[in-house]
Amino acid sequence: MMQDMFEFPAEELDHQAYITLLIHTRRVRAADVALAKLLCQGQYDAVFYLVLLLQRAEQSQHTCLLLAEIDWQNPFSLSADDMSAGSDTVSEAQHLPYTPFGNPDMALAALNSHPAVGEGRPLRLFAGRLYLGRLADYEAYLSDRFQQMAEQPIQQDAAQLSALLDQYFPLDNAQDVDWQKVACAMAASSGFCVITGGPGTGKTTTVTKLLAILQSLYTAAPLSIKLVAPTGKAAARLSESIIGAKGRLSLPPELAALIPEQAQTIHRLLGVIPNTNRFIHHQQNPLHIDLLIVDEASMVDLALMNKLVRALPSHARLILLGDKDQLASVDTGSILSDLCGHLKLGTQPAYTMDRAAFLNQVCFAGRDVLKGKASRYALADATAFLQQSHRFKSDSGIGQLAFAVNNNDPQQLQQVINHGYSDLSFYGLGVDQYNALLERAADHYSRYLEAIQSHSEPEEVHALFSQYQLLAAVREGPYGVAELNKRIEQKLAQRSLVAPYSRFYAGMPIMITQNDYQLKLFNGDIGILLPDAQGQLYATFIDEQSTVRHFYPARLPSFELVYAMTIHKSQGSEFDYTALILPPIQRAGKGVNRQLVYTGITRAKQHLELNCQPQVLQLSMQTEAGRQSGMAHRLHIG
Ligand SMILES: Nc1ncnc2c1ncn2[C@@H]1O[C@H](COP(=O)(O)OP(=O)(O)OP(=O)(O)O)[C@@H](O)[C@H]1O
Repeated sequence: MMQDMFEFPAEELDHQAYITLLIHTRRVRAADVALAKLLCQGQYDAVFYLVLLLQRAEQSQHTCLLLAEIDWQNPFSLSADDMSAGSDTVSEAQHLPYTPFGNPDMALAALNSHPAVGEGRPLRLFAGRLYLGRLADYEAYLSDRFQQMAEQPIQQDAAQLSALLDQYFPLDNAQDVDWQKVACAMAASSGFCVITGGPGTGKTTTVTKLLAILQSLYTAAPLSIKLVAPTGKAAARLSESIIGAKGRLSLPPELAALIPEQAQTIHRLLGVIPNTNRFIHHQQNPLHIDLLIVDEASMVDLALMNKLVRALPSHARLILLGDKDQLASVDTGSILSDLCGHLKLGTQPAYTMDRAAFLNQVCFAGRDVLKGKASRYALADATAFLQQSHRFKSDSGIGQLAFAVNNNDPQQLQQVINHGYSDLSFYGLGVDQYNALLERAADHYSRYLEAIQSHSEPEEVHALFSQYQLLAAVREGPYGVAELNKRIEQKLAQRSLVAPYSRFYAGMPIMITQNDYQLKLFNGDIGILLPDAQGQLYATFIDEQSTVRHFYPARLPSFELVYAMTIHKSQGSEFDYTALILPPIQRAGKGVNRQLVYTGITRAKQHLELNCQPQVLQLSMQTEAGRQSGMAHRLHIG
């Protein structure tokens, strides 16, 4: 009876014609239509169109379709041009924009009574959100498991913990609250913890101190600890940072030996089964570990996080590290920003009364430093937010620029631009400036190419290459990676540094774009083609254990040139000198947003060169790349 309300009288809409229009205007794919038809048993009802919208949302990496966010007047965002393109097929009489279903309440009622929707069925409904079943399961599992882990009782001697915290974080009366100490106390006393913070806020330093404290607490039976990151580059960086932080702590050798230094990729930890998308470790064959630390957690998609967490034994603890403001994962989900999205710069997470009392006891000798409050967020007591950057001092333009962009503060942005910081350079996008950018790129790249010509070792060549990177916000057009790559290659050829006249050439830098589990080469891995003594070319890669690996070029999975790379692909990497190019205003679509530009800026360690129109920087800062999910709702953020 209810459902009848949502069927369209035949004279109102020619469904076939409408669907053809949606396919023709690339709003949906034929495969989306096939699935929607299957789930709705050939009925063109409201649910049919909602399934099309759901698949559109999933293709934009949303975990679900939030019914309240649908533009009910024009759900597929058809423009007048789109409609005229389809005027042969869609009758003029049909009003524009056409809405095939009424409003959120009607849609909800239709979904509630639909046979494809519900537990154990292909579609799920949760808190006004429509999901594909698989993604709803991942999200529900993770939110439950995070909560369970956070609530897991940890047996600990508070006095001993407090003494160790004071040893690693001596009380400094000049400082208000040492949030690194709080983060460490929290992670030491919890089965689950998220430590978020911008670049250089001390996430790795804090975790290294945490590991020293934990291993001191459990000397009788030291914890089995693993460090992972989503990409080889990020894992290599984590290893480097942990080694650096350990060195600065001057730990006794027996304690230092209990703190792992080598991080690995999540795929390596789980053990890829060649030619499948399955792993050796899973719920039935869990990992043998007590504590897992995941760095760059913002890059981990929902499916991979689900596989990782399922492979943890029931007693294991989990710590997620990352910058909540960076770009979300390439695939579906936005776990870190879902868990930390409520945290605002300049404020701190609100801990519950009991938790605040405990933290005051172990960190501040019982002084009433942290104020507790009633919280509806299940992970309130498991979240730490580090905000003070120790890498970027107050005279660093990179840090100031990152802060202004992240805070969407146009005044501060202007001040940064006017100030003239030595670690920042700004250029426009005029023809001469564009050409000068290419020349600068060629100057930088000439260093590693000259090293190849003088037969330097692969390690040195890779190190020189990775000092500089040109990052682009988009792929296509003159400001996109494809064109930039071609033009830089031409410049280098003009300087006789490369001879790009065949498919492979000495010095050619490549980035793998497809996982190859057999060769253990993964999306994002960077290689350089180098000749051996006989002149035979090999693609050389340096893995996260700093081992050089050689491959015959013909065996490589798909790859692309990488003189320029997209900001998306640069996540998890850092470069001494980063050049960033944003397209001009008429080409800066929805893709250029705050998270993207912030991620690009924060890849720079020593110098950032920004090539863009000032108004594009302002526009991107105002545009937020939100992803829809129900994770925060499941965790009851209220
Ligand atoms: N409390 C502190 N006081 C002084 N220096 C610190 C402190 N914490 C960290 N640092 C220094 O700041 C730098 C960055 O620290 P760390 O690598 O731990 O940050 P991070 O948040 O892990 O950085 P990223 O994730 O961006 O690599 C290091 O040189 C470290 O020694």
